[in-house]
Amino acid sequence: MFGFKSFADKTEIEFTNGISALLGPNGCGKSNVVDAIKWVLGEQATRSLRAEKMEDIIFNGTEDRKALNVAEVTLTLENDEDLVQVDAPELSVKRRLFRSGESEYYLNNTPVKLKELRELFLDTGIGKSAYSIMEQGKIDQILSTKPEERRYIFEEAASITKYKVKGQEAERKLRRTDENIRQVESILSEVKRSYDSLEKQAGKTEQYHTLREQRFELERDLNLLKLRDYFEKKDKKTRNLEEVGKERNGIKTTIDSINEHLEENLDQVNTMENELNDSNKRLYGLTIEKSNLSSQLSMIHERVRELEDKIQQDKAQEHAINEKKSRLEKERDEKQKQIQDYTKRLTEVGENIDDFTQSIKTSEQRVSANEKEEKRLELENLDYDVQMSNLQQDLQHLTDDIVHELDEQLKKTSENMDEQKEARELLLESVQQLEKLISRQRQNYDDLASPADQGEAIAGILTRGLDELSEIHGTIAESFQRYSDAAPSFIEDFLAPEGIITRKREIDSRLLELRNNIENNRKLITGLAEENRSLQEKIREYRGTLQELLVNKERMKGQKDAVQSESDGIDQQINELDARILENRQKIAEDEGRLKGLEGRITELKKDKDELLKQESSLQKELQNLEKGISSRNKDLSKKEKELQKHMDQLGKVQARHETLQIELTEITTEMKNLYTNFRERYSRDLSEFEDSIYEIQHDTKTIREEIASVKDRLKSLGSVNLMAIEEFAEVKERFDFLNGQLEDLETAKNDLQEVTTQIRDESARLFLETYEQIKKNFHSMFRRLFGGGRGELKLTDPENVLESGIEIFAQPPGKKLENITLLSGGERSLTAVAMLFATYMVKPSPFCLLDEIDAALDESNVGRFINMLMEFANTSQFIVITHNKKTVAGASTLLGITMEESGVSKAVSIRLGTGETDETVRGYLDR
Ligand SMILES: Nc1ncnc2c1ncn2[C@@H]1O[C@H](COP(=O)(O)OP(=O)(O)OP(=O)(O)O)[C@@H](O)[C@H]1O
Repeated sequence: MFGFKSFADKTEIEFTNGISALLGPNGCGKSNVVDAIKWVLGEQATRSLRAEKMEDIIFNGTEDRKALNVAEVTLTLENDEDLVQVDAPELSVKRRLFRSGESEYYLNNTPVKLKELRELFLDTGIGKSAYSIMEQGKIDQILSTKPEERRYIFEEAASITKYKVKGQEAERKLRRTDENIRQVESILSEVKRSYDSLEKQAGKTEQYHTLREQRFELERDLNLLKLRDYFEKKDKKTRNLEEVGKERNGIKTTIDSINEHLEENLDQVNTMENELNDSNKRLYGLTIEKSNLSSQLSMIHERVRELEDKIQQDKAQEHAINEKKSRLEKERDEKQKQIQDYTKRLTEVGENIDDFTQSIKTSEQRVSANEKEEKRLELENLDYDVQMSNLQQDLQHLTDDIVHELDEQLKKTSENMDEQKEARELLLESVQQLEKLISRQRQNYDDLASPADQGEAIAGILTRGLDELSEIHGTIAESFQRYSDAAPSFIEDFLAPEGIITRKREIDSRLLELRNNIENNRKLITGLAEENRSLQEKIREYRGTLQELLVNKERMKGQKDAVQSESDGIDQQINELDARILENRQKIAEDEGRLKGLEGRITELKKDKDELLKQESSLQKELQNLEKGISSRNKDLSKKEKELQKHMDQLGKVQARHETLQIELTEITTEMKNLYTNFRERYSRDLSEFEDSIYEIQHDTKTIREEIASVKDRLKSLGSVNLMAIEEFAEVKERFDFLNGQLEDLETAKNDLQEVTTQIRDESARLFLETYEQIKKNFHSMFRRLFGGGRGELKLTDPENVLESGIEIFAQPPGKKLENITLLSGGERSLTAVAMLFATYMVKPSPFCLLDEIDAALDESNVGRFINMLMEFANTSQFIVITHNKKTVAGASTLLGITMEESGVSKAVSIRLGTGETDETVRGYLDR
């Protein structure tokens, strides 16, 4: 197994002979082994495999393992006793299923179909529905309330499953054959209808074809008779034509000889006539040339006259022109004088204009200079205004400052008065002290007798006096400082050159100066404006005069130009007259040249004319000679022509006869051709095919026509004919014959099948009865052995109809009434089923048998009996028992443990019983 249900890994289990017990805890995968065997043998019912859909049998993973995509089970069986009819010692059946749904079966590694596999195991006791696999569910099936459902065990044991399958197949075939026969019969009856109708139509069509053939032959003969007629006519005409041809050739020969003679003479006459023609042409040419010369001469004379007239006219014209020219020259001189006058006047006016223009320009320059000066003065005044307003502002500030300073100084001065007073008093006091000191010092000095004797005392007095003096001096200096500090000095400050009052005075004088400036400027501006006004007035006047002068000048210019253009016009006319005089003179010279040329030409032409006159007289002589020769030859020719005409008339008649005959022959040929063509078109055959029999036709045209009419009547009386009827009938007939053949084959097959079915049924019934009787006997004894007494009975529900009859089981455990199995206990039911199983085994043991927990419901003593029985059969069959019962396990020769060491994944462990050690292992295992 690989990937089958919980057997994720590849697992191989070898079942030894005798009884093998499959052990293991709940859910470890024991029943999966049974499922695997059922599955590999072709089980299709997912319910029976305990799955919802077939895919569920593939290992679908655990917490630690991924699901697999394929499940595979191989069952290997010995084939020693020719279990199945395969020439091999071993039989290996393999089934594989992919998650995608693909399924494969192999027999000894060769792909096989499921049907082949099933057929192989029929009647071997192995198979999905046989008795080799006994599960709890199967027991229920054996003991089911429906007696018909148990039949399969008996049939398998009686080896009639195969027959049954064959019988079923034969019956299926029979039903199919019946169905086919019915279908063929219905088609046949339909085909028969068209068969009959087409058969009739085909007869009529054949008759139609015969008549058409007859008509064709008659019409063909009619055509052949016509053809014969044409052939005869054609021969006759051909002969006539030959004769007329000969006659025509004779006449033609005579005509040819006359023609030859005529041609010779005619050639001579022609040559002479040609010569005559040439001479005539030349003469004619000379006449034309002569007349040309005459007309040329008269034309030249005419031209000479014309030229002489023209020269005369031109000369007269020149004289007139010269007169007109001298008139014009006079007129032009007058105009020139006028022009000079105008030029002089124009120069004077121009000078006036220049003077005025200059005056206007000078005045304008002066006006603009004045305006500029006005502007400058105004700007200067503006600047003065600005300066004034700034100074007035400064003056305002200064006045404010003076008032403020004065306030301050006055305030300070009042404070200093006390200080001053104090300082003056101190000063007075010091002065008084000084006065005192001076008087004391004077006293001291007066008091001294001799200053030389009292030097030291004087020095002392002097020193002391000096000290007092310096002390008083310090006091006076200090007092004076205090006094002078307290004295008001701001007036001086105000009046100092950099003082505030000085500055005010400066501003005032500056303001006055500015005002004067502005006033002066204003006066100047007024003067300038006044001057400009008088200048403008003058300019206006100048301009008026200038305008007039300009107009005058223009008018004068116009007049001068007019006179000039008149004078130019006269010049132009004089020039033109000069040109005309020149042109006239040229013309006269040219005409005179031409006149000379023409006179030369007249001399030449007169010479040519004389030459022509000479040629003309010699040609006229030549012509007279030729005309004489021609008239003598022409007389001979007309005689011969008359002779020729006679023969030509004869030839015409013979030729006409010849042509008529040819036309007649062509007509006959055309008609024959038409006859062939019409025949081909009408009958699609060639009339020439039948020409060989043209002289074998016995009947005349009239008889043939009558026969054709009668055939036509008969064709008409046939009415409408299905032309395809013969082919259609052949087709239908083929189909009809084929279907008839098939029907016969089907009926033979049906008979054969019926016979086979009867044989199978008979044979099956015989075999079934035989086996049934044996199993019935065995069941009774097995029942007694398993139950330790009692009675077990089997009964056919319909003994008359053995092959459909159900089988009823009656069981009477020891000491109980014979009763229907539905009333038995679970254990009793298991035992009864086991009895049935063994009863069957006695008749036909299957090579192996799987028993899945069928001992579950049995008590200790019954398990014992069950085991004993199993051991008995273990010689003939291999038993694999799934059980939880220790007694059953003890009866087995091999123990097969299924574990789930890895959760969710089953694993097989095999333990063969025999040595004590192994027993220990088993015991340990069982204890676990
Ligand atoms: N497709 C599958 N993939 C993996 N595990 C599966 C699959 N199908 C069934 N199983 C597992 O197989 C186990 C059932 O095994 P089985 O019925 O053979 O047990 P058992 O040994 O006969 O148990 P018990 O003694 O109870 O009858 C369940 O645990 C189930 O999950």
